[in-house]
Amino acid sequence: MKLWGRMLWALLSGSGKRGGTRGWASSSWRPHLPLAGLSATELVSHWTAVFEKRGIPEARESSEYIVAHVLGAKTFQSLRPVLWTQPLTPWQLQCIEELSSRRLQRMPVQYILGEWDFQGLSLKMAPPVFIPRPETEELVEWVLEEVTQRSHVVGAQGGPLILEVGCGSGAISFSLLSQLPQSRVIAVDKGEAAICLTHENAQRLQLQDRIRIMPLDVTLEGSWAHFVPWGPMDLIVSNPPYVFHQDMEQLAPEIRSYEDPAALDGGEEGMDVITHILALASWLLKDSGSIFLEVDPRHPELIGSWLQSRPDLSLDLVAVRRDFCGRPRFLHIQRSGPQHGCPTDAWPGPQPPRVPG
Ligand SMILES: C[S@@+](CC[C@H](N)C(=O)[O-])C[C@H]1O[C@@H](n2cnc3c(N)ncnc32)[C@H](O)[C@@H]1O
Repeated sequence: MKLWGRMLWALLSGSGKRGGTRGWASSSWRPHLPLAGLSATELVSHWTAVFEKRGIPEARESSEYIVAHVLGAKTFQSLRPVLWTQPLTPWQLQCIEELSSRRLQRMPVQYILGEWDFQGLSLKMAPPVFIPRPETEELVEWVLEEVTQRSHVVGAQGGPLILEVGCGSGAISFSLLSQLPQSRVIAVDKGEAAICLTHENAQRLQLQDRIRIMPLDVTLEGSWAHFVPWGPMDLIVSNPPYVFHQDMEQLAPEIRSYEDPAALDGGEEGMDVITHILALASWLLKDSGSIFLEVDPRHPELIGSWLQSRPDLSLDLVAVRRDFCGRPRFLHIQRSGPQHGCPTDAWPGPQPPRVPG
């Protein structure tokens, strides 16, 4: 899983890009070779060669995942060895061909398989909802470390009350819920498909009792009012849209053709949604509460300066972490000082500070 995930980061960084997307989206593949009688291993080799010839990134991993999926396993290596050499049935061959033709149209494997693992949880995946990336697992691990180390990050009911902004498939929220049994999560997203998928994944993982899923655009004026019934939050976590608008064109075809641009495009400096999250956080977080954000490597500096220009928010950038590629990608921001004139027992206080449009 890790390898494929790393590939996705490469895709997000633009490597593997070959021109525009039009040709892929409309192309279809019909094999001319008789495939009857081939084994799983031979099928993997066949489709790997086809993918390589057509310039599909991670050709072998793609074909292994597809063949394994049709044979009922998550990875090719986890297939029972007897299945590696046994001839496939015509139905299996047809399924593999159908799924492989989608890969030839540059559909990400996660959408082709319809599910993907994140932090050991199997989540349903469906376009155009953002596919969780492996670096986001590092963000989750950092949050878990902080909660475990700082015993004061505990809500009234014995576990932290967490807000996730931009939940997508719910990957971050469900990882936290499953590893922090006392926690409760409010998950918001402005995308209807994301909200539906988070609901489906909540049922799939049987975590629906500790999560409240709300459709919400946090950039809209008055969005803070939706949180009034909940009281101050212990933590806010988000993997927001943070791609600089001018970088959107350079994203790999897999991303550009299938994932919701609203999940990625953060505006001119990738900060459009981030600044609203920070303004909201200043109002929603309890004293010493934390925000954990995944960002672009240019953001630690930009966000640090932005926070200094907004002392009214009482937020400090307290730590920056690097991802597995060594890039500064995760931020821990903490609320200093009391909430905006609103002690906990009188919450909510005045309206949150505004972000200039
Ligand atoms: C990069 S994706 C992250 C999804 C998920 N948290 C993950 O890590 O896999 C960003 C998510 O933020 C949502 N989003 C974008 N703008 C938003 C806004 N203004 N308010 C709420 N959600 C927003 C998108 O719909 C998308 O699901």
